[in-house]
Amino acid sequence: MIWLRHRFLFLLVLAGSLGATYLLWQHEKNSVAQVLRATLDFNLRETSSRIEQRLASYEQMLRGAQGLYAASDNVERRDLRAFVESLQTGSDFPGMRGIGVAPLVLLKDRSRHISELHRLGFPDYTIVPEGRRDVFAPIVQVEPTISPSWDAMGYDMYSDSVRRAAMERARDSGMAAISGKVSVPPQADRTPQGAFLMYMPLYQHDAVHNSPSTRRATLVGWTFVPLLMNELMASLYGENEAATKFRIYDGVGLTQQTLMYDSGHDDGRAPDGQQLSANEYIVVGGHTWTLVISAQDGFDARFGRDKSQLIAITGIVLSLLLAMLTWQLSTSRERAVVLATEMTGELRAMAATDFLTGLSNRRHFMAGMADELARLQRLDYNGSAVLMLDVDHFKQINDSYGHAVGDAVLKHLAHLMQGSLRKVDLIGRLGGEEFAMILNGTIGSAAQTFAERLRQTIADTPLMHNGQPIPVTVSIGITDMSVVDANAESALMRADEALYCAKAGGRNRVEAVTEGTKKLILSAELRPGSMA
Ligand SMILES: Nc1nc2c(ncn2[C@@H]2O[C@H](COP(=O)(O)OP(=O)(O)OP(=O)(O)O)[C@@H](O)[C@H]2O)c(=O)[nH]1
Repeated sequence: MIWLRHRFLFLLVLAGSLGATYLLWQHEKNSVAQVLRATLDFNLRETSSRIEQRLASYEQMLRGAQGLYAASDNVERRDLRAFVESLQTGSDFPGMRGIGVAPLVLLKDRSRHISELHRLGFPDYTIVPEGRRDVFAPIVQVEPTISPSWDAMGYDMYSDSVRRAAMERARDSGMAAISGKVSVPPQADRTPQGAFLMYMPLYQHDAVHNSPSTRRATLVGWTFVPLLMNELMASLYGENEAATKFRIYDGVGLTQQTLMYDSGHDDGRAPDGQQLSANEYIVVGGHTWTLVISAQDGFDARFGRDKSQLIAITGIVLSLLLAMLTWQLSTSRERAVVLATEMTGELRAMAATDFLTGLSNRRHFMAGMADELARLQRLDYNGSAVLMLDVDHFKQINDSYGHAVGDAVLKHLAHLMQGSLRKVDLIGRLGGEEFAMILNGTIGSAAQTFAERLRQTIADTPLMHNGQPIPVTVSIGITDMSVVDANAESALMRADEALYCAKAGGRNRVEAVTEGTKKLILSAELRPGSMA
């Protein structure tokens, strides 16, 4: 039950600290995810803000061109060229393919328009694509002329629905308008990395155009800039490019057809929801783009300070240590009780044992003798014999061989005596070279025979010391202890009297005395003339 309680406490502490570790680990994971999310959002906002600023600068440029045409009703080709040259478009306007002009040409004015261009030095000029339409918006000039292969002269932008939508938006609003994804130049195949145009409407010189209807009535054409998304974005993209993938879609549909720009840094991770990404819609020139940023390999390591693994390992180790410490503390009381019990047992044994021979000491022997007498009195048995045994001339042994050998003799005798007794018998060392025994349930001649055999065994078994035998003899006094004895001491005194007789009788002998008659019974070794 106690150990169950300890185990429960151990498991409780372990589970509690592991639970706390899990919460910390989870919290760290969430914190890192929040930091990564915030970093990604920040990158996205910053990029979209840069795009808006860049497009605003193009819009500003077109406003300048618009102003050029508003200032005069007779702007010549060289005027636009001079204007564009004065802008010094270069690295400041990346992605731009020049500034162009497209007049509004009605069907009835088409021939006159073509003749005019022929007269201005473009003999091959015509409006493409061919076909009968009510309104045309052919490109008549792009400055600076960048490439002869880009033969956009005469291309009717009004014939393309994507361009036309932006042009009409610009016309009606009087503001800059951006087209959807187109090909630049117009004859090129549509490429996955798109291009777009920004239009600014041109109205009649000095005309009022403060409403959609007046704007439509006074429109004379458009000035525009074709823009390549790749080049535009290359100049905008920040330093986090390598760790993120950036895409721009035309409109809100995220398809390959609407993809305008792709940064191309793709680590191959599928957009399976595990990939961290963020979207933002921006409205530029009245047109919506969807910006998508997604984290790539290395983004976590670059921007996250993920200590969750360290927390997990440290937490588990500390949890185990704490649980083990709890176990140690909770079981220490039980272990102390066990230790105390063992020590008490040892002390008890020491208190009852003679340290030299390992036999019972006097006090313990006398207690055993008293118990035996009480048992006799209770059960009314015949009795038990009490023997007292003393080493003969032990002083001489000590004096001859030394005290250590004397001790060895005492141990030797204790061993011989123990070997002769039954388990039910008692033996003890009363002190010095004096021993006592109780032969349980054995009295009279049987006890005397035992004593005589013991005396003989001792006399026949010398202690071997350094290869030499040390002969040892003992004298034994014997008496019967019975219910008539008032106490154990009286029986022991009788045995002592018998021992005295054995000593006085010459030693190495057994003398017996019985209660009542006080008659001494001589041993087999009794010489003629002794007490009878
Ligand atoms: N080595 C050793 N000697 C002990 C011990 N206890 C008592 N003695 C010695 O035992 C001797 C007993 O001597 P005595 O009382 O004269 O008896 P004895 O020499 O045996 O002579 P008798 O008993 O008359 O035969 C003394 O010299 C004690 O010092 C012990 O534990 N070890």
